[in-house]
This record gives sequence, structure tokens and C-alpha cells, in this order.
Amino acid sequence: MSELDITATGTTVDKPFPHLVFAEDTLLTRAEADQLTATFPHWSALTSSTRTQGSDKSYSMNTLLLHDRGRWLVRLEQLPDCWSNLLSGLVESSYRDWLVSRLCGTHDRVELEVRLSEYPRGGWMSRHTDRPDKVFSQNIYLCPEWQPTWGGELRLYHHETAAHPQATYRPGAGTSVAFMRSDRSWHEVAAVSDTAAAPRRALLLHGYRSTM
Ligand SMILES: O=C(O)CCC(=O)C(=O)O
Ligand SMILES: [Fe+2]
Repeated sequence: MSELDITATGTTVDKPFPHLVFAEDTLLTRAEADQLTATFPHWSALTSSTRTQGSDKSYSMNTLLLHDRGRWLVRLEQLPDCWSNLLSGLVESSYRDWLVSRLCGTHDRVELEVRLSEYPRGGWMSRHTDRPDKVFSQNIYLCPEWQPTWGGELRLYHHETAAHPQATYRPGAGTSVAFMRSDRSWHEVAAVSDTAAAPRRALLLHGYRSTM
């Protein structure tokens, strides 16, 4: 069983832009994070994706879209219980309401996307703010035993060209960072080092402005 603990408080950090940080054993228990990682879909199921121009960001990573605006692209009943419980909880409106209120945002008519991402050695995502139609992002990391020398940190910046990040988060076992998208929400994923013994895995919950 894996269910997000919506009583978890998380820590609000104001700089460089407001974001919410969940430590290990808060949103998910350590045991749940371990189980989700152990049953993470095999990476061959994820589509390799590289983009170096023509977008707000460049990246090299693997990704699998699970849920897109009300539609599941996987059969939940065929997934391990820990995954189906967690994924169905993530798309419930009570979870979205809780998250957006924790982020002090508003969300009239948000549609959800849920995806998995996996950054192998050398994978990265360049600095960007996310698409203007994005309302919020929650990144839940499934990286037990991640070592500081393996790279892959989420770095938050106050400006597109700032030399140094104002906040840096190493991926962990069920740890999470969430924020409302804005023209100031500059962030990037540092390259995963050649010494990383495991890929950088995450479950991403994205809210988009409804076009209907
Ligand atoms: O995986 C992360 O920490 C952030 C990924 C990201 O910024 C994105 O997918 O737009
Ligand atoms: Fe992003």
C-alpha cells in the first residue's frame, strides 16, 4: 500500500521562489518509497527523450506518461498495489486541493498530468520556468541511497542567468519538492554523474490550466 499522507506538513521555503519541501518519511514512508522504487517500471518501458533546441528547455532523460487530462495511459489494475494506490490518490481532487492550498496558490480548472521520469548517467534538464500553461509541479523522488557525488540535484535560481542556485535538492527516498509555476520559477536538473549506480527516478505530478 502506498498512499500520500496529506497531513504531512512539508516546509515552505521562500527563496528563490516559494516552494514546498517534503523530507524523507513525511509524504511517503521510507518503506513505501523503497517498495515503489523496487517495482518502478523497467526503463525500457520509458521513452528516451532528448531535446537540445526549439523549446524552453533542453534535456536528456527517459519518460513515461501515465495520466493525461483525465485519461489513464496505463491499466492501474495491472500495476503493483503500491503503484495503483499511489497513482489513484494523486489524481483525486482532494489531493490537488490540498497541494495547491499548501502552495498558497489558486487553481480554477486545473487538469492533471502524471508521468515517470528517469535520468540515466549523463541525463540532465536545462534551466527553465516550465510552460506558461503549467499551474504547479510536484516532483516525488524515488532514489534511495542517492550519493552526493552522483549529481542529479534539482537547483532553483532567482534568475535565468544567475551564477549560483539559491536552493539545491538532492533526490531522496520519497522526498519531494513542489511549486507553483511562474515567470520566476527558474529550475534545472544537474547532470547525473558517470559514477551513479542507479538512475535518477521521479514521479511527476503536473497541473495545467484547463483549455475547456
Ligand atoms: O525532476 C525534477 O526534479 C524536475 C523536472 C522538471 O523540471 C520538469 O520535468 O520540468
Ligand atoms: Fe520543470
